[in-house]
Amino acid sequence: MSVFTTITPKELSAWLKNYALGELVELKGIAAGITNTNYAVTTTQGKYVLTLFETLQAHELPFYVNLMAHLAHHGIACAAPIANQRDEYIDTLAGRPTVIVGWLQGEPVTTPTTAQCRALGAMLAQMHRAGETYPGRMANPRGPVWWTATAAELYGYLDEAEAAQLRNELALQARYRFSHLPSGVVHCDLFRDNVLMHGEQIGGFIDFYYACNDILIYDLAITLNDWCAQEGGEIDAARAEALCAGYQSVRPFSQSERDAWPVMLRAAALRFWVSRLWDWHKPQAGELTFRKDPNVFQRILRHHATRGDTPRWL
Ligand SMILES: Nc1ncnc2c1ncn2[C@@H]1O[C@H](COP(=O)(O)OP(=O)(O)O)[C@@H](O)[C@H]1O
Ligand SMILES: N[C@@H](CCOP(=O)(O)O)C(=O)O
Repeated sequence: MSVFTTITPKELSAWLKNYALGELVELKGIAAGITNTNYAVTTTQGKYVLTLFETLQAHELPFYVNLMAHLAHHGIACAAPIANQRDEYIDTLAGRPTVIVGWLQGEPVTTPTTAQCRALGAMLAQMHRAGETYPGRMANPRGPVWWTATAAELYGYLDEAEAAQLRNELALQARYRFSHLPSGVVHCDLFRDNVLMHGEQIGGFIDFYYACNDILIYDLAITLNDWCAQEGGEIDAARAEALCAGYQSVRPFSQSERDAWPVMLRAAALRFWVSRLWDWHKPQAGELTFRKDPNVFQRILRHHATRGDTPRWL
């Protein structure tokens, strides 16, 4: 359940006077999500999502919130923040930094179709294009420095085979430098639960709180590993081809990107294998029920490793 901070209709009605959104009609907690408190808010003017941030502080939010506003302004399907009467996107409610965004149509899908993958690829590439004019900068907090340091603390919890695989993947990544590849603003967590699908259309991207500046095709690799993987870690070729074709219909890969692609798919899987191993073996207090299975990414990595260096699905 994801209402950690309770808001009453009376409190919200008073707070909404800071906005030009009409009068409150309905306030409903949203059960999905694991980090923040989310409410569906209906007013006499429309429907919105109210997010009260439970861990991020107000001073940490501008990069993400301004990015969402920038992308929405450029036609990208994503949650668009709404400014208050002081022309600020970030306000305070119940002592929490709070943002209200427009309601997006659609729901996350579990088993995407190829048409949905194609639409997703195209929207992701459009997002990368639109990000070119975004002035904010954010280093990736989950990059190679992080995964190397985190892995070092995990070996004691792993069996021999896992430890050997992890060492091998880290050594592989350490042999490559990707600073020559096109980089820009990336979502970096575009899993199925962070995309609302409205039939075959993208309802919108949500949850931009891992967004940062990094290599563009790394973002596509993260997306592919979640949207196209099957139970055993094999990648569904039809979905992967559709995703990559959609992406390349807007932003074709350069030769350097094609060359880097197989290793990038492994980097993207490694990042989430390490974060899930960490959450599994060293959960924070209160997070026990939200642990996600790290083995999914171990299997995906194994699958990529057996497929060698040929660029696939492009
Ligand atoms: N702009 C939006 N429009 C419609 N539904 C949304 C929107 N933003 C979030 N949601 C709903 O709220 C849920 C939780 O949002 P999410 O950002 O994943 O929360 P958390 O930050 O807690 O992980 C989503 O699964 C989705 O159903
Ligand atoms: N999509 C990731 C989880 C990243 O978000 P977090 O807030 O749960 O750390 C995954 O599925 O591992």
